[in-house]
Amino acid sequence: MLNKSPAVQIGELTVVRGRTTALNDITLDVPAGHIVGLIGPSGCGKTTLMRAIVGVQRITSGRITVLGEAAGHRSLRSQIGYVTQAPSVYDDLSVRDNLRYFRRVLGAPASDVDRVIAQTGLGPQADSLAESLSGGQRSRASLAVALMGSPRLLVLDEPTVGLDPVLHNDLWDIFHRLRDAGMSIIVSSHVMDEASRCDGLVLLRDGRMLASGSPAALRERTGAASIEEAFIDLINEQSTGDTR
Ligand SMILES: Nc1ncnc2c1ncn2[C@@H]1O[C@H](COP(=O)(O)OP(=O)(O)OP(=O)(O)O)[C@@H](O)[C@H]1O
Repeated sequence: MLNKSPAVQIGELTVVRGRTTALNDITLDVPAGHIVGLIGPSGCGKTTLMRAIVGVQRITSGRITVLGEAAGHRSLRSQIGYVTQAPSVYDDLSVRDNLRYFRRVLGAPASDVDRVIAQTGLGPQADSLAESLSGGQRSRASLAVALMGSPRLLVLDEPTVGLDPVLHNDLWDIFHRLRDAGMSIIVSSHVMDEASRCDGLVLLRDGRMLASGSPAALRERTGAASIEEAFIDLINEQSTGDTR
């Protein structure tokens, strides 16, 4: 683990979108084989940071290296699985037919269809139309598409939004299994209780990185009992610093 180079290295990244500085001077490493959570309120820049890592966001300045290549390099296309907040499966196709379609588009092996169905526990729904899936099953179907071709890095934009606690748990079990199999995962959330399930956290606010580190280290640094409290302490720390 110690000799592994980081999955993602970001240096002094700034992204201006319209009149907003969506990301302001972000520097961070995402260790390989970890789940790193991007945590912060709506509009803090989580999606913009994920888009920049995936290589679909024009950046204003700074550097992003993903799996040893500059973000957006064509060799990365097959190595990154990206799940956006928008639905990514066709309602009028079954789960299996969706996966057959995407595996052709992505040039993945035919055996990937069964593999990703098993990895996401979608066996019982494999022949159901996507339109009949529940919210949790739909999230797993989007994840299944992203797992086609065995990517080394998964980028998941708020994958658990709207899911009840049981489905939420199921999805996190899948993320942990994928991580244990060696995958690097970046996952965004504005729900603090997800934070404790991550190996590393990046706390964002108004496009700035407030802090990063393991959940335990962040709690320790602030002396807070929960990540939510630590986040509030860090915001207060920053505000005090700003007015000094
Ligand atoms: N297409 C766009 N044009 C201009 N500004 C944008 C655009 N998309 C996002 N922004 C702005 O960039 C900032 C960061 O947005 P971003 O979508 O990255 O936040 P987020 O943390 O992912 O929010 P959410 O949790 O609501 O998805 C916000 O102030 C937003 O208004």
